[in-house]
Amino acid sequence: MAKINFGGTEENVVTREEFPLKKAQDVLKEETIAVIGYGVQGPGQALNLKDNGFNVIVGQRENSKSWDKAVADGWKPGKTLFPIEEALDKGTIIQYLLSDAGQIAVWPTVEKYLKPGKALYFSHGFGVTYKERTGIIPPKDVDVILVAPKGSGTSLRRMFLEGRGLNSSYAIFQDATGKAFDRVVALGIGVGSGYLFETTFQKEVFSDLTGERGSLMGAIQGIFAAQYEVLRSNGHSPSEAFNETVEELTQSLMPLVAENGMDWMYANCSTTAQRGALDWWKKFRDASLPVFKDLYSEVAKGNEAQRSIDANSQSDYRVKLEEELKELRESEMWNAGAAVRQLRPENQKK
Ligand SMILES: NC(=O)C1=CN([C@@H]2O[C@H](COP(=O)(O)OP(=O)(O)OC[C@H]3O[C@@H](n4cnc5c(N)ncnc54)[C@H](O)[C@@H]3O)[C@@H](O)[C@H]2O)C=CC1
Ligand SMILES: CC(=O)[C@](C)(O)C(=O)O
Ligand SMILES: [Mg+2]
Ligand SMILES: [Mg+2]
Repeated sequence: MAKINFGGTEENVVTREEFPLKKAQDVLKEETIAVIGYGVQGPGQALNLKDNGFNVIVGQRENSKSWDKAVADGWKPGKTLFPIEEALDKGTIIQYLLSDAGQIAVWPTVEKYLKPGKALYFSHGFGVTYKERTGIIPPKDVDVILVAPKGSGTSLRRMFLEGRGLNSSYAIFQDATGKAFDRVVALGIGVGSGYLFETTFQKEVFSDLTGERGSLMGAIQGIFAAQYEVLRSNGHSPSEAFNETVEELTQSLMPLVAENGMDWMYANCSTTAQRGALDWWKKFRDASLPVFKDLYSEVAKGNEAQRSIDANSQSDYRVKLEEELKELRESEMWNAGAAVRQLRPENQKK
């Protein structure tokens, strides 16, 4: 394990150099990895593991869209694709990748198949951390481990196919066999992680719920919407408002941030822009800080987890989510966005 200095703090990380794929294959050569659930993370992790040469099977509800998707992706019913119970029975490592609410419903079934020495793997600290709300309390004689890719399962797969890797965190909640570390790191490398950084189940879920509600998804849409509204109410066209709020950010400026940091992006903009951005970012920080504090506290109290359990345990949760996504899609800003995307030269040539 390497100690890497992240801005002054030393942290444990595992890279592909020190834990090569060959070693991961060796650690897991006797194991059957059962990926339970084939939604977003399921396909990304299962396909990457398979292409990396591991012994993987998929467990999914029959007669479901996800079952059909698994078949379309090349999983063979009765050979590498099974109903959930059968896969749970065959797996020595259970990768529990149902939705977080789905994990609560299916837990009594999973529990039955957690024979001593097996490993129970999560990609989120949710179920175990909020155990009073989820009822997910693993038996003492199994390893309980986590690899949480820091991004969508869709990106995990795409980046793997491009020869890149999405970073993941890893954690050990319970080491019953003495092999938990090797197992978790081997799985992390196997699913296609770029590098792995150490965390705990609780830290993972608190930071993840904050991030997705905050700057990764919730806050970013909030800031976009506010700026777009101000531009529109001052007479700017949708085209101008969208370009100046979203398109320029995703197409021109964020790739520069990804490449070499914020100061690099700033340095590649005009000195006029630099002066203004350097003055204004602190005002935005100060304005949003109380909201972020409130958000973290709601997460830590478990209120955010409860809200998501309550909403996503309803039988029509998908329909309801889709209705709200549709509202977003059909807002003027994102309708303008669709037109802007269409006009990108790469989308013009047929
Ligand atoms: N979506 C993502 O890219 C990421 C997800 N995660 C975590 O990975 C885990 C899996 O998440 P997703 O792939 O987003 O899940 P998802 O929402 O796509 O659902 C996965 C599967 O669960 C099944 N399912 C849901 N409720 C069920 C029930 N009651 N009985 C049986 N099957 C049921 C669905 O059919 C689906 O195939 C979660 O813990 C999530 O927090 C972590 C990082 C990113
Ligand atoms: C993609 C990811 O890591 C998220 C946003 O935390 C999630 O999908 O839960
Ligand atoms: Mg998340
Ligand atoms: Mg996440």
